[in-house]
Amino acid sequence: MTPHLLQATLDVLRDVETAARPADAVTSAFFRARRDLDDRDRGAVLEALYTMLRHRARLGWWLARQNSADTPRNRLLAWLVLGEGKTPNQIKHLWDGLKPALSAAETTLLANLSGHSVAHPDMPDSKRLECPDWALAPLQRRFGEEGFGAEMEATLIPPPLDLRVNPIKATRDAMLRDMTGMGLRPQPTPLSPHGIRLQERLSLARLPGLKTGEIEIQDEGSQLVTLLVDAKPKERVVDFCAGAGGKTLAIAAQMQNKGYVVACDVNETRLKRCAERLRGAGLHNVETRVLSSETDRWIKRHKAGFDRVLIDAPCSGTGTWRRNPDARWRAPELGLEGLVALQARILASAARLVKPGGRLVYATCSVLCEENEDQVTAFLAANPAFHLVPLRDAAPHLAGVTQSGHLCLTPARHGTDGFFAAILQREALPALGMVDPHSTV
Ligand SMILES: C[S@@+](CC[C@H](N)C(=O)[O-])C[C@H]1O[C@@H](n2cnc3c(N)ncnc32)[C@H](O)[C@@H]1O
Repeated sequence: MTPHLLQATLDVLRDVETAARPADAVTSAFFRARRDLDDRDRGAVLEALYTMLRHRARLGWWLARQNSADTPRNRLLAWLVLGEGKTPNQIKHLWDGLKPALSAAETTLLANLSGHSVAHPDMPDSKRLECPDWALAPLQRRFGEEGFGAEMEATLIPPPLDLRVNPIKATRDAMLRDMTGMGLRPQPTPLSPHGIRLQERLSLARLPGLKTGEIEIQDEGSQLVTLLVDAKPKERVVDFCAGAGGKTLAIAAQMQNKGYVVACDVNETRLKRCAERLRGAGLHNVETRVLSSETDRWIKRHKAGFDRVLIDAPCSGTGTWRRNPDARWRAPELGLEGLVALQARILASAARLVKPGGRLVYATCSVLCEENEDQVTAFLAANPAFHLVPLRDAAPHLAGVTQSGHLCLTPARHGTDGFFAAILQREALPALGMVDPHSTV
């Protein structure tokens, strides 16, 4: 890495640290302002940034041991020694010309760290596995002692790039051929029939079909959730927490651009982005609707009006940590308890939209029981008109993938982001004219 790129890495690391936004949003803004960096430079800076984000707790542990402040600058210095194995002299050379120059304290830090690597036997598991305090107990509850280590380690491995082919505009075979023709090594995803997996790191601008709406970036786990909605062409569907439309696009395409989808969210900016993406994907069976809250009056006016309702609930995002390594260090704003309460309110309210015989799919990109199984159990106890449709009945091809009645994906077990989905069906009304022979009425 050249001094110029080292400086850029430090600058972007500082931006990520100070912004209250996800790292991918911060890096996009950073590179828009840094036209001097070409594609290759950007790749190198991103690689270094994300590697350091994946080692944040471990680097912090080393800095605390040296009584050094856990700042982006110290973290970068520590990474160069512990992660890249550079000697203090090599780093001094690399730093030459960068401002401010290395201080005496920094030179001592480099000397003290020299000869060590990132791992250390005294490091507690929570640091070694990069687990934030707020999530430690719920994750151990979810995975048990052994599974916890394996799952946390899986969140530290950079994930492949998963894509979903838009069947309105392309076929998976044609896209696989195009990508192979470009010298890439695309693989069909093992579980989703629309997915393509790329292991290569590449600039997204190089990907055929992304700008033209033939493909979308979407983790295979997310694709499977949309398939569980099982929306048919003439049906009426609500995507209750549609956000920027990742799942709306897949559902609307599954419906072959027919039927009627309402994409709702309380966030207007995200819904605008959803509308733009729908246009780009050639989909016109969707209406977007901004809700004032999960109990917006629109819900009462449309109660029992939909065949399918998807709730892709706001959640802790613990399933996405391998993709967003910075996310684990932002505890849920509402706290886990507050988040669980919000999810319960959304479930109770959105369930009213489901018509008799229709289905509600409750999904999160969390792996925590509190947000998933516990939430569904509480909902079913309070709503006897709904029952769980076991995964083996709804999607027999996925039954071997996950042992429970729900879809429950994790990075270590399935090679996807962590996702949960439960299918809840509302009882159908008794057919007209059906008389109970035992009734005395
Ligand atoms: C997991 S994200 C949705 C991601 C989106 N479905 C996708 O696949 O791209 C959860 C969404 O829930 C929305 N949300 C938060 N609180 C809500 C509420 N009270 N009612 C409806 N949506 C809400 C957030 O704005 C956010 O867009």
